Amino acid sequence: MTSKNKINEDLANERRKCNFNIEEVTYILDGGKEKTLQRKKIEDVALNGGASVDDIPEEYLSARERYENAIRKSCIYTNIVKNEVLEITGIENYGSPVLRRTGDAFFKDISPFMLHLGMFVPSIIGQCTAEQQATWLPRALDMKIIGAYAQTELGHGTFIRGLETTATYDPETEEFVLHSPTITSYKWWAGGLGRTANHCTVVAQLYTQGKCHGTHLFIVQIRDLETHMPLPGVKVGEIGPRMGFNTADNGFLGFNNYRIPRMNMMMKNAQVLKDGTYVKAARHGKLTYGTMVFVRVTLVGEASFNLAKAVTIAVRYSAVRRQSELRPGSIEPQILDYPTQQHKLFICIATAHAFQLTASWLWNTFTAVQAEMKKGNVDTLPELHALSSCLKALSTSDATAYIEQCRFACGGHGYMLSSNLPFLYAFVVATRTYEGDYTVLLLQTARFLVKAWEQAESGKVVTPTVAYLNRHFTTNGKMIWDNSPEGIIRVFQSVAAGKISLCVRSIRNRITSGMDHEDAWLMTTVQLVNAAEAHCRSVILHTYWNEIVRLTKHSSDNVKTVLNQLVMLYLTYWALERTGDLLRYSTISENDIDLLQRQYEELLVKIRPNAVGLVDAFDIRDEILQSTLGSYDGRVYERLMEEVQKNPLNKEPVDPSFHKYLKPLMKSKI
Ligand SMILES: CCCCCCCC/C=C\CCCCCCCCCCCCC/C=C/C(=O)SCCNC(=O)CCNC(=O)[C@H](O)C(C)(C)COP(=O)(O)OP(=O)(O)OC[C@H]1O[C@@H](n2cnc3c(N)ncnc32)[C@H](O)[C@@H]1OP(=O)(O)O
Ligand SMILES: Cc1cc2nc3c(=O)[nH]c(=O)nc-3n(C[C@H](O)[C@H](O)[C@H](O)COP(=O)(O)OP(=O)(O)OC[C@H]3O[C@@H](n4cnc5c(N)ncnc54)[C@H](O)[C@@H]3O)c2cc1C
Repeated sequence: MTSKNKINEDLANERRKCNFNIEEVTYILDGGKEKTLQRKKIEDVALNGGASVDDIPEEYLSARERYENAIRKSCIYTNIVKNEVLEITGIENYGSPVLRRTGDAFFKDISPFMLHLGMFVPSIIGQCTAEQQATWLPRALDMKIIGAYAQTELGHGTFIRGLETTATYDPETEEFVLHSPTITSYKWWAGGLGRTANHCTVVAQLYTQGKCHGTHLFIVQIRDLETHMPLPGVKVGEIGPRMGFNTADNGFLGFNNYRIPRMNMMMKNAQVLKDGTYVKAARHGKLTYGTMVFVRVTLVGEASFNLAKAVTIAVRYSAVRRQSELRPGSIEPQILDYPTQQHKLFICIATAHAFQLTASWLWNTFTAVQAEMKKGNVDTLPELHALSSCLKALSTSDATAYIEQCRFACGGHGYMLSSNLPFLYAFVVATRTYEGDYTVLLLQTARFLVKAWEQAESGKVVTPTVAYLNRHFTTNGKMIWDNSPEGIIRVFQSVAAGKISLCVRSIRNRITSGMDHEDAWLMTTVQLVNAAEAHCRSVILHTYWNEIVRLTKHSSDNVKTVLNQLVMLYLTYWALERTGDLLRYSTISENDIDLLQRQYEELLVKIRPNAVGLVDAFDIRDEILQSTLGSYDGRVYERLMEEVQKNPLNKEPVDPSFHKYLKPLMKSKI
């Protein structure tokens, strides 16, 4: 519980109805009791001072005030983390998602330090040699230098090979010369770059001994550490107002023959020797893309967390809000009692669980692949790239859609910035684009799937996440429909296999009829995106189900029941969403679909009494939710009224514009 206020009676009733142990579910979602306790300890220390409270809500501030306020709060939070939190938890918790999430109590939008912590520091860890790390990492961790990640340019974001910034090695001075040869080569978008960062990771085309070796990463100082003035040869600034991310000072950056020392090239995967000789670590061509893979992996958890916030707000509000009447003269029902409202919201709870458990599983896969790569084995990297690409794409896309659904579920009040739902939406919708656009990433996964299909076709055993392709070649006809969780998952895997198979057939047919491979691929990309989406859906369904079975083995009966109801809701929801595919690739009948629909509606009824308990189990503190509609105590109307008092427009009874404009207009004659 995070509020000392009297609890709204409807919410209190909901909590009395809840029949499972909420803490047990929190432990499962956090990854164990120890982790929950650690998280709570961090939150207690970091939020003790109530530093999040702004006298004037940040949405009323001008662009400059907002930025300054965000820097002020970032410094407060950084000091708390440095001096208090890490003292208790140890430096190894520096990059923990708990710290990132606790930070949300300080910002409705985003901290200008986010990219320093989310990409600059990870790029040093992932792309620098041990010697380089010793130079840069302590300073970056201690915030002695503040960095950004400047990869995207005005002209290119997706196509990294098309970036135009050049880094040309000069053996005479043992320096790289950074240059922006065109307008389109200007770096564009990097968070924290515009006003905050004094350093950044720059991705540039490396030239040495007259030859281009493709994109590489460099650490570049862009501002003086004392005066914060841009250094000579550097042009830097803020790109302007955006849909969200308005406190992240996304920036532009150009170089005019700007020199940096040779050792500022991040040299873990390739080196330029003093004489200019290029030496490539011959392991995998795409290791310089590693920071993006890391962030894609973390974004699945981000999608879950932000959706959990949105649905916590929407479910609590729906328990407090009463509207309409079911029968003439009867008491107005809580809107949560409408099955259509449950249909909007319970899938959001289930999806947040699905993504959280998938995120943990993906993180474990990521660390296992990292460990293999340390030993020199890069064989598992393509599968990780395919998985992280499609899971990033789908989780951010679904989270975006469901956060908007949560906002719709809150009616007019959901449109208020003070509900926090518009901020959440604006923040999460960007995740569908950045770190790899949705379509582009699914097409990366599709490349992997087509290759896996060809391997399975030739009788080779393929990796576990596509093992269903081996089954595809040993079974004849449509998959037998079976309403069990395992049965539904098998059918979804058959849908994926069928769609990949169709893609392969289309590509081959097009090639047979005279197209070259590139055009045949291009013409098939609509289907390929669809196939990759189906594959990813099957991975999420499979992982969610497996993890729930594994994690609830020793749970109490009621926890087992409610978590099973949620995972069944998820499976049934997606089966109903995809009836066209199921009819095409399985033996499902119309009668089976009717049964599924009934099963889905019965699940809504079963989950209803535990809905508030389920969102309480996300255990997101009021300070982090920052919502007038979603607080633990349910004082929705009181909070909306309190917010009105903070509105600067209400400071004076008559606005000066009345005398300046309105009155003259009213007095003027037609
Ligand atoms: C003490 C102080 C304390 C402070 C306290 C504060 C507390 C805070 C605490 C903690 C903080 C923690 C922070 C956590 C943060 C979590 C949130 C993070 C938010 C971050 C916000 C990010 C904002 C946005 C950033 C960005 O967007 S950066 C730019 C990203 N850009 C992209 O993603 C570009 C997308 N494009 C591509 O990835 C590629 O160009 C491509 C589309 C993949 C194509 O590349 P190309 O080279 O052309 O390859 P292809 O020819 O298509 O393929 C060739 C081949 O390569 C394979 N491939 C491709 N990519 C990869 C890869 N990455 N890995 C492996 N393999 C790859 C591909 O599959 C092909 O293989 P085959 O030939 O075999 O098929
Ligand atoms: C809020 C925000 C923060 C960001 N922060 C950073 C940052 O810190 N550092 C940084 O370097 N960058 C950052 N970016 C940039 C981001 O990484 C790029 O915007 C993103 O990778 C998409 O690239 P693009 O803008 O070039 O889109 P484009 O590639 O131009 O995409 C436009 C459209 O074309 C389609 N398309 C493009 N290529 C293909 C293809 N091959 N096949 C099919 N369709 C295609 C896309 O699907 C999309 O529909 C940020 C962006 C945003 C919005």
